[in-house]
Amino acid sequence: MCFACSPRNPIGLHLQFSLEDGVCRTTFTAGEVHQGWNGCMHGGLIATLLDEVMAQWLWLQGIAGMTAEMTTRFSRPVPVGVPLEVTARQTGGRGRLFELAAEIALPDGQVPVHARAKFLKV
Ligand SMILES: CCCCCCCCCCCCCC(=O)SCCNC(=O)CCNC(=O)[C@H](O)C(C)(C)COP(=O)(O)OP(=O)(O)OC[C@H]1O[C@@H](n2cnc3c(N)ncnc32)[C@H](O)[C@@H]1OP(=O)(O)O
Repeated sequence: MCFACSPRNPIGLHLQFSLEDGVCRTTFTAGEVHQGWNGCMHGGLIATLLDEVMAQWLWLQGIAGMTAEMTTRFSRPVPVGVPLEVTARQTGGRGRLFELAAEIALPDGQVPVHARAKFLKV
């Protein structure tokens, strides 16, 4: 029962994903229960959104991949209570290794956080 995407996980994020033109996409609005400190989303949960959208870029194409490496750049705090657009795309790879990038965009287009990761097909 995936914490990020299972509709049955009672404490999960219940994310839903689409894949179009090589971009995987989801939206999420953090609430008070997702805060790290007042008004700002917890960094671990931000990383969860980014990790999952990249994993789903693979999964929606029938590829089961696990995160082997991930770096996250937290440039600005992510506010709670606003709809976030989370996207991922492929940047490279060879064989079982997939290199992906993901970002979170605010409604005004600012990108407070982005990530790069390597996934291995399992
Ligand atoms: C069983 C479960 C089913 C899962 C379904 C998934 C559904 C989706 C779930 C999504 C959930 C959301 C996502 C999550 O949160 S996934 C949860 C977080 N991630 C994990 O728990 C992963 C833990 N790690 C592992 O299980 C293994 O290490 C994996 C599976 C990743 C690889 O172990 P495996 O034994 O398979 O491979 P290998 O070690 O022989 O390496 C093979 C080759 O790759 C090269 N290499 C390795 N790492 C790196 C690197 N960082 N940069 C560059 N290269 C790298 C390596 O040098 C070698 O190259 P070569 O020597 O052949 O040239």
